[in-house]
Amino acid sequence: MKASHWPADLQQIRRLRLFHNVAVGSLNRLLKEFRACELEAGEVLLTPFNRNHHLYLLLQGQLKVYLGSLDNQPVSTLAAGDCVGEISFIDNQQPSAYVVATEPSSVLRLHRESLLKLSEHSPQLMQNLLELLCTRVRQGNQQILDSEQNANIDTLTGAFNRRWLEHVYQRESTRCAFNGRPLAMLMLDVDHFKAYNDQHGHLAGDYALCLVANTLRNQLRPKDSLVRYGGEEFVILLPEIGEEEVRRIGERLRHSLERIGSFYSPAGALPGVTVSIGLAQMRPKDSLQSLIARADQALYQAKQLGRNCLCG
Ligand SMILES: Nc1nc2c(ncn2[C@@H]2O[C@H](COP(=O)(O)OP(=O)(O)OP(=O)(O)O)[C@@H](O)[C@H]2O)c(=O)[nH]1
Repeated sequence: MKASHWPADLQQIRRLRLFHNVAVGSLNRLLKEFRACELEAGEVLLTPFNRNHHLYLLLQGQLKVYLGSLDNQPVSTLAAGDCVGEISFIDNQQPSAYVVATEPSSVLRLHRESLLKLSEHSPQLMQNLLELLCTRVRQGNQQILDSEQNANIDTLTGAFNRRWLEHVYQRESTRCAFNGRPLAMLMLDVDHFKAYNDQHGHLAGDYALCLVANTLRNQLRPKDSLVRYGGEEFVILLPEIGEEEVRRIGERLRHSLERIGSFYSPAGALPGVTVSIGLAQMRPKDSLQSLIARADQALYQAKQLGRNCLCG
C-alpha cells in the first residue's frame, strides 16, 4: 500500500456513507487525521491474521471481501463510498475477513483512536456505524440462508437432494401423523438410462434428467418435494393425499413424460425418456427407510412388468 497525496476535501468526506449528516465542524477537525493510500489490483488490504487499527474509506476502485479463504467466492463487493474495517474498529479484534483490491483503488485511512474521539461527540456517527453493521448482519444472514438452500439442492436438476428428504420427511411425517392425514411417496426411475447414455452421450443423459425434473416439478404442489434420490432415480413426497389420488397423480406424471417423444436441448433434438414408478403410503411407525424400502419394492415390480408403468 503506497501513501499518496489527498487534498483534504471536506465535501468528498461528507459524501461517504459513514459521515452522512455528521456535523461539519466535527469533520473539519478530523480532516488532518486522514491518510490517503493507493492499492494495486490484487493487493490484500486486510486479513484475519493481521491486527487492524484503521478504518478504510474507499474513494475510488473496488474491493472484494472473502470469508475463510481467498480461494472461496467473495461474499461482497465494495464500491466508492463504502467503508471497511468497521468490525475490527468496533470490537478491536482481528479483521473478520480478507479484503482485496480487485482494481487499482484509492482509500482514506483513519486511525481507530481518531474515530473513537469523534464518536464521543457525534451520535450521528454512531448511528451511521450501527446502520452499516445492520447491513453487514443482514448480508450475513442472507448468505447463511443461501448456503443452507444450496446445500439442499441437486445442482444438475435443481431438485432437492437426500439431505432435504431426511429433513422434510421428519417434518411432514410428524405433521401428517398428528393431523391423521396420509403421506405418500412416489419413487421414479428412468427406464433404460444406461442405454440412453451409451447411445446419445452422457451430456444428453444430463439434459434428459433435467427434462424429467422439470416435467415432474411443473405438475406438483408447493408442499410436495421432488428429490433426486440417486443418479436417474427421483423420489416425490406428497403430503395429505390419499392412495387413489396419488395413483392418479403418479399415472399423470408417467404419462406426461411418455408423451414427450423428443425435446430440444443445447445438444440438439433428443428423444424423450419414460419412467417406472413405485408407490408407497406411510404407515404408522414408518421411518423414512421403511417407506423408501416399500416404494423401492413397488418400483422393482414396475420394472419387472416391463417398465413405463406404476406399481404399488
Ligand atoms: N447422464 C447421466 N447419467 C447418469 C447420471 N447418474 C447416473 N447415470 C447413469 O444412469 C445409468 C443407470 O443405469 P442402470 O442402473 O443400469 O439402469 P437403467 O439402464 O436405467 O436400467 P433400468 O433402470 O433397469 O431400466 C448408469 O449408466 C449411470 O451412469 C447423471 O447424472 N447423468
